[in-house]
Amino acid sequence: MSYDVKDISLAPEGKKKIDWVQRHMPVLEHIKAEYEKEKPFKGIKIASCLHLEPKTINLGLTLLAGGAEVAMTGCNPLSTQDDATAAGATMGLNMYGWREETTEEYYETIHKVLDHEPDILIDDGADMIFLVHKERPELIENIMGACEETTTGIHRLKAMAEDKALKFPVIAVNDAYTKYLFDNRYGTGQSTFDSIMGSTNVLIAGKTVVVCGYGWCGRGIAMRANGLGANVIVTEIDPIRALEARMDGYRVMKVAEAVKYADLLLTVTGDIDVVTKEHFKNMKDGCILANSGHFNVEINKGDLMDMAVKHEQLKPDIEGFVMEDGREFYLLADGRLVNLAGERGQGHPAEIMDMSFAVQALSAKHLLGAKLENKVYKAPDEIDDRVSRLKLKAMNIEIDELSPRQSEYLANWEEGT
Ligand SMILES: NC(=O)c1ccc[n+]([C@@H]2O[C@H](COP(=O)([O-])OP(=O)(O)OC[C@H]3O[C@@H](n4cnc5c(N)ncnc54)[C@H](O)[C@@H]3O)[C@@H](O)[C@H]2O)c1
Ligand SMILES: N[C@@H](CCSC[C@H]1O[C@@H](n2cnc3c(=O)[nH]cnc32)[C@H](O)[C@@H]1O)C(=O)O
Repeated sequence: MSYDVKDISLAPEGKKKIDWVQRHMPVLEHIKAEYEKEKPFKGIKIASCLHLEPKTINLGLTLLAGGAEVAMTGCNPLSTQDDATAAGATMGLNMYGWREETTEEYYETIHKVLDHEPDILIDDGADMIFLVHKERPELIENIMGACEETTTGIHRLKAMAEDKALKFPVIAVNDAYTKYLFDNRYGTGQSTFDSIMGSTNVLIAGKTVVVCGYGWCGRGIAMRANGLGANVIVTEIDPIRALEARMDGYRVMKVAEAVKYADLLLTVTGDIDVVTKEHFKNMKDGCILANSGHFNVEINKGDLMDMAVKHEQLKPDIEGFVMEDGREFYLLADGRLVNLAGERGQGHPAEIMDMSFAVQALSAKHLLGAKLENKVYKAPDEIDDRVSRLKLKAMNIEIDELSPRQSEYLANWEEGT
């Protein structure tokens, strides 16, 4: 086994965290037990580039139980939990990465997992897939395909496929219902506030929370902000989503107007320059800024730096920017996704990643036999069906089945009033 982690002596602490999340990941545990018997990945090498924390290590252990050689690295320089990687390295996983990597180190560790010459890639944000295409094209011939975890990664890969630049098939794990309806919505909703409240220790009730982007993540964040007693304002560029936000009960306006009221402003668009100089000019004094979208480009930190007469590191992940007129804004976690890169960011709850990673484990197996073109495919419906049924079973929830009469009725176009 090969590893390059911060401190291998942290393994016992990491092992306890892994044991804990395993108790809350029944679907993945079920698949792990099945893979243990079937060994579908015997002789297969899998490289992953995912947030390295206990739940992700549990995905690695599931693939390992299935007979794979597994090499793992992180998909964000700030989200790795060093005790979890140490534990993973002692449990049979090739492990590379540590918290607070430089950009150079981040790409070096991706190269290290690629040195294992993988057959299957599991990526989050598509950095590893791009690196293979740009710098390690000799590996492409051996690669059966990849699974991509997140919305922005899929947008980028679809653009690549359209340009005929994608050289192996990709399964869009994010687009499975059992992923985005739960992970992006309830996962991001909870973990974003978990991290912000943990590091700032401020009250949410009574505050005005501005949510930029009313996609699946934005909906989850707005819902939780509302539940915590905040006044929620949504900003959008899509008229349908803006209408939905309005009818869900929130105020909707341009971001240039919303910043005047924001006590806490959260971006979840996957876009660039959502909040920039023109917005900081009118922003409410004391506004806390955080991002839960893909990259640290949604809130333009460069503009904040340019405008600030004073920049102070107030806490490990809270930076203060004092404007000429005395107003001060606070940026969390360097504008990187706060639910994972924040000082207190633990990522999504285990019960949520249980489903996302079950889809990953089943999609990786799907790549084994499937004859696919170099395109982006939605995860097969059977995977969604299986994961949702296993989850309901684990939650002791039973649902009804269609009777033959009902099936016939629903399929019949002739029967009317
Ligand atoms: N933090 C996490 O753990 C986590 C989890 C899942 C997804 N993500 C990431 O979060 C981002 C959002 O994911 P999603 O699944 O909600 O995507 P989505 O496509 O469902 O939603 C994004 C929304 O942002 C809107 N938007 C785009 N540009 C905008 C702008 N300039 N101003 C206002 N609104 C704008 C779009 O119209 C869309 O409604 C992606 O980058 C995704 O990769 C993060
Ligand atoms: N490389 C990008 C990745 C985007 S992260 C967004 C993805 O993180 C995933 N995620 C959220 N919480 C966790 C977690 O606790 N463990 C592993 N992955 C997580 C989630 O499925 C989502 O699609 C970046 O760092 O900006």
